[in-house]
Amino acid sequence: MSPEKYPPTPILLVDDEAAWLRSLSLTLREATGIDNIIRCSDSRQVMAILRGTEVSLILLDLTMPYFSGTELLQMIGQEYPDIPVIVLSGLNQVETAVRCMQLGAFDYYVKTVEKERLITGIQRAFSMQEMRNENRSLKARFLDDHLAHPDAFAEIMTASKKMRAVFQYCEAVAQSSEPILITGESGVGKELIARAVHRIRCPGGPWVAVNAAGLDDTIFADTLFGHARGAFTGAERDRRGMIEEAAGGTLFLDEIGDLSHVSQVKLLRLLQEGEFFPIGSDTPRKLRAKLVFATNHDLSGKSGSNGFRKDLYYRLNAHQVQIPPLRERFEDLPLLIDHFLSEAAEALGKRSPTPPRELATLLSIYSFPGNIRELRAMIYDAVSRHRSHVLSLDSFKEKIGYSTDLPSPAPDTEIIFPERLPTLEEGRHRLVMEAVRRARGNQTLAAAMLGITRQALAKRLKQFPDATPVSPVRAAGSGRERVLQFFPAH
Ligand SMILES: Nc1ncnc2c1ncn2[C@@H]1O[C@H](COP(=O)(O)OP(=O)(O)OP(=O)(O)O)[C@@H](O)[C@H]1O
Repeated sequence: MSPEKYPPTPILLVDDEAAWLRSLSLTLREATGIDNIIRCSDSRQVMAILRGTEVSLILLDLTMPYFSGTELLQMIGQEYPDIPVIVLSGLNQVETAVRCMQLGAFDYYVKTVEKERLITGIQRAFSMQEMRNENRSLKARFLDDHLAHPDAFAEIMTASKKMRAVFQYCEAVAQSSEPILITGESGVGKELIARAVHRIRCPGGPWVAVNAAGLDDTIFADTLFGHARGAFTGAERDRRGMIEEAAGGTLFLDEIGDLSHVSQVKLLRLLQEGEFFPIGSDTPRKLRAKLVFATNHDLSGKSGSNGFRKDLYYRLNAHQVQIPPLRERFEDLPLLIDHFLSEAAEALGKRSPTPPRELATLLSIYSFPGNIRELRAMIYDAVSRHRSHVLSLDSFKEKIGYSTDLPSPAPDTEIIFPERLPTLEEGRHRLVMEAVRRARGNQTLAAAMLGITRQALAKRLKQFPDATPVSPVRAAGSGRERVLQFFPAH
């Protein structure tokens, strides 16, 4: 596959001196890898070019025959106000610079400026442009609640509004040249989201995934950057690193929070310079892959002497996609249960069993520290054990530590009472309502939690037709530890 051009939308250089245009193109190519350039030495052509081609940035000379730079700046500002224009002038005059900025120029440089400053200005214009596009795209998506690439998310089962917002954000940032950082607890589906971003951004390109956990510095560098023949004992031939393997596609770097300091520095350099050296080679290679990172650590919290470098964190964090844990989107349970039941039945060569009606409700009292991966494993286990037509709840109850033999809180469970103790009747009322709330209205399950029959629960509920708000219950740590609070009703 031919390497993609950078930036994907060309930049337009306008100057009446063809020699200057050539030398500027060369500088840009060498210093930044920008090779998607349109050169224009006739100021009369500029508006026609803009009508026919989308451009990401214009570098504009001021003194030209036919139309001057300031005239063009006004015309561009009127017709294409979103395209940033950087003025490059031979004149070092404050008034001219001020006039250009008033006319909407993004920046102003004299032609003798050091190339580093010009390049920083260009990069700022790109970032600004990306932010604008992202903003616009997010607004449009949130307003019409529409997904432009629903197929990209096909393998992710969800009915959750929070996940829908995650999908929309992914669509908005997928085309950005900045890296994407996906965060969330272990097993929430970070890799699935990374693949979806890849399908949106470079569907035909390679997908290369590297798990950074446990890689020492040398193996990390060798894996990512590759090596030249003779770089170390045993390096008998050149070997391309994963960054090159992913050119034109996506490099997914998982467990990024586990990187050592030395590896973090190498990664930072790659992000800052957009190029790297294979071990033992002094020829730089361009980074031509989209970078997507994932971690289940809070990298901002890890920043500091023993944790994650702040500068790297800010580079990675340009677009952060935070995936909510399963316990914050239990509305996904029915879909996920069905999905994994069919998947498990197929993998194990069995008929897909019917899930009991109470399964989703039962599971929604558990906090799922291992998230969807844990749910998947539970269902695989239950399917492998099951014999009859309807799946038994027993293996699930065992896994989540739910037992009808122990309906009351464990002896070490702390119960916080208000200053005025609830009466026995009030306390009973609260417990009943809390069980119904946790069981999401499923009376069989609520009755089992309370250690009474369904009929007894129904009778009690009839006594409390005007249900008062249920007492808040904090789940602490795993699904089993709980702190019950009896607050006054009002
Ligand atoms: N919404 C979903 N629909 C279907 N399967 C899912 C969903 N979310 C996660 N899974 C499945 O759950 C498992 C864990 O997902 P994944 O590996 O993407 O999680 P992760 O967040 O990257 O985990 P880790 O942090 O441990 O690397 C995989 O088998 C994945 O296919």
